[in-house]
Amino acid sequence: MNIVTFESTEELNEAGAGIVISLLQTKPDAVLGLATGGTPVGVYEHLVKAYRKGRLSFRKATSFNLDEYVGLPQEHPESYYSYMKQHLFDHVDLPVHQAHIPDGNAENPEEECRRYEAKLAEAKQIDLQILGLGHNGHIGFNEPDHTLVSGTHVVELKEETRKANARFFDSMDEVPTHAITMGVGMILKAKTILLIVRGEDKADVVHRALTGPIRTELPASLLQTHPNLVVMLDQAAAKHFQTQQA
Ligand SMILES: O=P(O)(O)OC[C@H]1O[C@](O)(CO)[C@@H](O)[C@@H]1O
Repeated sequence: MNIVTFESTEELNEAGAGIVISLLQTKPDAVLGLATGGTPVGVYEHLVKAYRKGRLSFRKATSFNLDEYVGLPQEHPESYYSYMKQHLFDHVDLPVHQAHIPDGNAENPEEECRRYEAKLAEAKQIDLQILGLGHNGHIGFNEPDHTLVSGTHVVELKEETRKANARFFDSMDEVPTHAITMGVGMILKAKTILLIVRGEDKADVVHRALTGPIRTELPASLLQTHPNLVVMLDQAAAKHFQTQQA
């Protein structure tokens, strides 16, 4: 595990984007695992800037998003479909049919999970999985539980996750109760995982996840088993670590 701390969010975002840029420069047809939420927004901003400068192309790449809310219309500004268009897809040359997001409005969500899983199986392995971290230790929407699911599945969101994400909605009632998420199996199968964590409010959970016991009640702790995990923290999130400074 390689943990790096950054003095500023700007440097962290630039370094995060740098990993994607290097990958696409050396492997233009790479498979990217993409995350949403507040954490990776700045990384996507840097990627768009780099794309505009001609430093990278997504033309041959494929992407898979980690998750999507169930029942939130695609055109809702807080759907992860809208998020990805707003922050990345509308600004780069990734062909639409090469960008995959679970369909949270599928008539049969269970069937949609199987369809998504089949698409992931076709791609075989994600080259670089970008991950944020939930306050309760979730990765994707794999919530703390007695057991975790390996494949893509429908999950009931924990109250604390809905509360945390309510900041993006007008009211708590609008926050969906369920989501479709990639399972921990595919996440852990990625060649490289880039975990990005910012803010003092996540200092404790990221420290427990990466140094404490591996428990399904703290899904991010499973990342300790990954052979190629890069962790990027800002100083606030790194509070409990003694880390290598970027
Ligand atoms: O980056 P945020 O907004 O704190 O969210 C944490 C994580 O929870 C999710 O919203 C759920 O997948 C992720 O997108 C994100 O990585």
